[in-house]
Amino acid sequence: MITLPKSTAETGMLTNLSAENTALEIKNLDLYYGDKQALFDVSMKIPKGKVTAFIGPSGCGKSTLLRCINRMNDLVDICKVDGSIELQGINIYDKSVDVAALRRKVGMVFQRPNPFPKSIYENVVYGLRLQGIKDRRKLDEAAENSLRSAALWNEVKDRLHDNAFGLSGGQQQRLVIARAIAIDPEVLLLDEPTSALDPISTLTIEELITELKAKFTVVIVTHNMQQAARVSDQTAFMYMGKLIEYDDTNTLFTTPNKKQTEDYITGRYG
Ligand SMILES: Nc1ncnc2c1ncn2[C@@H]1O[C@H](COP(=O)(O)OP(=O)(O)OP(=O)(O)O)[C@@H](O)[C@H]1O
Repeated sequence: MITLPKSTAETGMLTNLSAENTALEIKNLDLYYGDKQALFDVSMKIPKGKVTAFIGPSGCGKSTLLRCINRMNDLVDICKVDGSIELQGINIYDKSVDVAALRRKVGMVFQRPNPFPKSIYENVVYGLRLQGIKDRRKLDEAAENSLRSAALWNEVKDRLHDNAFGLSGGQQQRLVIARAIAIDPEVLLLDEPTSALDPISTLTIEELITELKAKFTVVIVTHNMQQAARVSDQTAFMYMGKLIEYDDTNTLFTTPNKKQTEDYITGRYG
């Protein structure tokens, strides 16, 4: 368990995080969709083994920033990125970086569960099969471990070979999380992972997120401030493409440094 130095909480931007405790360092990131700038000079350090939440009003750039972390924005032709994001000391935007390898280290789960039209088992071992793993015992072990870590094993262990589409929305989302963690990433990006789910499934996923940080660094985008307060250790508040404030979740929600943050968390806008 990492204990953040007290001074980091006082700066309001967590700048004092040591290299050893930093999973990702975003430096002076600007992003443009064509002529329109969507991120402005974002710099932040994301701690290892913690849950970091991005919050802010619709269109402020939360998902855009999240998608930069595994270069999903590369898929948008008009998108251009300046600045850097370091993962394990390497700038993921460096020309030499293999994007497929990066995405194995930085897994992503989207708003709507997107299982493949395959069995539950084949969904979970999909990434391992892509890596060429054929040993049945290894695949079985990985499937069980990942489904256990995603809090789904008990519900599906007797129907692993049924089609994944037969699962409920909440179960499908946990299956997608199992698929993402089966290949043992460093970082797990969650883009509004519960916004399509009912309250009970949401609670199950929130409990799961809290457990996942024992093994992974988790970054979550959420519209829901209560959810950020419940699941995250650090929260970043964004507004109009800028990182306004980034601090321990408790501090940000109880004694924010900036008026804009205070106005947002007290519901004055957004
Ligand atoms: N593919 C794209 N092409 C052009 N503009 C885009 C694209 N994706 C996002 N944008 C614009 O970038 C800005 C930030 O969008 P983004 O989706 O990152 O915000 P957000 O904070 O995640 O919003 P929401 O909470 O509504 O999902 C918005 O003005 C949006 O219209």
